[in-house]
Amino acid sequence: MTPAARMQAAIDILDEVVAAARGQGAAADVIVARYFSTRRYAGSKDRRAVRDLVFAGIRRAGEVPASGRAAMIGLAGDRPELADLFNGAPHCPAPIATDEPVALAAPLPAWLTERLLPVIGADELPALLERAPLDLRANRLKIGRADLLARLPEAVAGSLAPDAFRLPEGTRVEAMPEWNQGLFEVQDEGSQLLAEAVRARPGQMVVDLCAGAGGKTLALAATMANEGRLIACDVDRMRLARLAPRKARAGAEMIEELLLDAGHEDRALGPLGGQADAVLVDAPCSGSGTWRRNPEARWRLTPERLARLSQTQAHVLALGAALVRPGGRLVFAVCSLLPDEGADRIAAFLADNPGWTAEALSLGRASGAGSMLTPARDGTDGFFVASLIRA
Ligand SMILES: C[S@@+](CC[C@H](N)C(=O)[O-])C[C@H]1O[C@@H](n2cnc3c(N)ncnc32)[C@H](O)[C@@H]1O
Repeated sequence: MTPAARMQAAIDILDEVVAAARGQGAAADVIVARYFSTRRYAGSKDRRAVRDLVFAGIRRAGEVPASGRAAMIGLAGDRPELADLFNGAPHCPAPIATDEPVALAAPLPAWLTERLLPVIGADELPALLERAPLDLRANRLKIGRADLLARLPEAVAGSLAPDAFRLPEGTRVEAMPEWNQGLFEVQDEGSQLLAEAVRARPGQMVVDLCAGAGGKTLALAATMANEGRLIACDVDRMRLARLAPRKARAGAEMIEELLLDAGHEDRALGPLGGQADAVLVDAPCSGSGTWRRNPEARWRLTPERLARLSQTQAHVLALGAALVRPGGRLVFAVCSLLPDEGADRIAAFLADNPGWTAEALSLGRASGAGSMLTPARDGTDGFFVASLIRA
């Protein structure tokens, strides 16, 4: 493909990404993969170049652009060499007219900037969209970090979480024998810190209420040395089913899966009421802390969707609280920096539940009764986490 044909491909893909963002359709990654699955003539260099253009266009436009072309014309304004590609040749973009719509450059949609600025500085916004590093967690159940790093010359130890390390971007992790042997997991260092915040110990009874495919459950099993009871719950059968092969690979046999019936979670959770030493509620959220992985997600979020998520968060927080024994710990986490989903949620919980107190956490910086990690300051995805102790 010529550079101009790659630009046209990026415009076509972005048109689909924009339509998907408006209609809650597929993620940009999926759209890119689908586009190339029917265009076998495109080589790996073409695919990489087109993908880079698509994601540069997505990252640059804070608001949903009028079209893929408007996004790319905006990008060409910043990078003049791209403007020459609008040359009108066959299968290439038409020359740019003076009165065409141009996407404005901004990190985020205005309404989200307004909600975030009370909690993070404007200087931190661009990092929300920068490419995420490849962070991993040594699986203590099988190997210590130092021994694993001795086998991986390109790995660099993380500075925040005890088992964290980083590999060069683009490393094909799943082709590595160490991955197949379950010696490590791919996991953001911030996620690792959240699992550490649960302070799960061998022999305890711990519930991971919103376990999904078990990323944090596996980290909890490692801190518990596979001893005690660790129950991974979720209402999503497909996600929870993905935990079984992961736990087998990691050697985390202690994990029990418990599928919940949405709206009737009490049926399965009832017998566990008031018994857990610790409960992790890794609640469904906007994912605003992970926009660096899927930057078009910021175009999809609406105030209405955020309000619905806040309700779900209140619901799962109440479910989790009911499981904690007196003196036990409830850790609430979201991969979001929006106060609606973090500090405000916990303030509301503490106001409604006088028998609970927030415990200080030694990570990130304070945010209301909890703590916050950000890509700019901590090099992690963005997270809010609070640790609550039941009287
Ligand atoms: C942020 S994700 C969890 C990610 C997971 N903990 C990890 O580390 O990979 C939130 C999960 O909450 C689940 N969820 C939503 N409503 C729930 C409910 N009422 N009870 C339990 N889980 C729920 C979703 O299905 C989703 O898997």
